[in-house]
Amino acid sequence: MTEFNEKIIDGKAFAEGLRARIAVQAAAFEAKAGRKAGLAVVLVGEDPASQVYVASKAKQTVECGMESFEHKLPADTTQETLLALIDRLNADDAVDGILVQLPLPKHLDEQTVVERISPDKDVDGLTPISTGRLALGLPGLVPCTPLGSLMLLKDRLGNLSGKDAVVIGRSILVGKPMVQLLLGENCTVTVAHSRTQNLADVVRRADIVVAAVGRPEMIKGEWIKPGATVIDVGINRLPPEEGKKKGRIVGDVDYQSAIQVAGAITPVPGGVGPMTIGVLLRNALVAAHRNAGVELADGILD
Ligand SMILES: NC(=O)C1=CN([C@@H]2O[C@H](COP(=O)(O)OP(=O)(O)OC[C@H]3O[C@@H](n4cnc5c(N)ncnc54)[C@H](OP(=O)(O)O)[C@@H]3O)[C@@H](O)[C@H]2O)C=CC1
Ligand SMILES: Nc1nc(=O)c2c([nH]1)NC[C@@H]1CN(c3ccc(C(=O)N[C@@H](CCC(=O)O)C(=O)O)cc3)C=[N+]21
Repeated sequence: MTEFNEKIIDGKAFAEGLRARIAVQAAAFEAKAGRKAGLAVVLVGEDPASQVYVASKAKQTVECGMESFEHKLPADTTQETLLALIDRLNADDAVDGILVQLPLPKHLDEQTVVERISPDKDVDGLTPISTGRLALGLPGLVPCTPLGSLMLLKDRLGNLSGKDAVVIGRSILVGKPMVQLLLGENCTVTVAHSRTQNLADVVRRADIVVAAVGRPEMIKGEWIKPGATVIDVGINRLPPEEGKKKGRIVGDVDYQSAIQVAGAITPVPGGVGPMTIGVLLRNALVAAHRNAGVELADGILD
């Protein structure tokens, strides 16, 4: 058991609350639309971490009163077969959201596959239409991990206007959309990446640090400005210790040193990860309302 510490941002608890609100709206949707909202998840290959992630998504989808469609395809699936599946899901009225688990096996072209998803069903917010709308500041489906991270930040800090934020990582899935969301909240945003020089100095300026690097415990406590809020997106599995089958999961931030200086920090596990799934269900339900022409009160799932 982790000890209670007011510095810890409990993403798991926040996500439970979000899912409870989703369940209420999902039931209301079913009553109005005469069908459940539906989420399809496509997994190509047997990456064990992804399999766990897909299984917990399916379970939580059903618990929230939505329908889950799982499509597990072998690692040697051709591009043609995968695109044909996406076409079928695009045309299926029972499916409101489509998530293709990334990364795909090397022989598949990720960009082409993602672009094939109907923007109306793009619950991951990865199509050019969704990314374009986000960049333009227009409403649309926003990638789950950055939106979940923003929800935690606003819950903890309130208004983010004028704060110095540093995002470490510039991926399409996490870093770039996170930058857009923080800009939308009027933060002063710095983006760091693998070519950034003096990363420690860049991080030290920030009131808000979002780490999405994929390097276990890389961001050290002594890099962090005292009192800063730290969002650790990283999910890294360490090699197993002696006699253990599986290694521990750690973030991109060195939690033990960072919690000494930070004002608030998300743990791994139990921080951003559960929020990603919560927002995925939220996005699926938002898409369902739009696809079925059923109204959803503004802000009710934020
Ligand atoms: N909690 C959750 O729900 C989720 C967690 N994740 C986790 O978040 C992490 C990041 O994921 P993702 O964005 O997809 O990863 P990517 O590998 O796509 O991107 C990593 C980014 O980090 C940058 N980077 C790599 N090394 C360094 C370094 N030494 N110093 C500074 N920047 C560096 C890269 O820079 P460059 O662009 O120059 O290569 C790149 O922009 C992973 O641990 C992943 O497992 C991901 C999705 C959801
Ligand atoms: N198209 C696409 N969209 C994604 O959003 C996406 C993806 N592909 N590929 C892989 C990454 C990774 N990811 C996670 C989501 C939740 C947890 C999660 O719930 N983690 C829990 C449990 C961790 C554990 O102990 O296994 C936690 O952090 O507490 C983890 C990882 C989404 N991703």
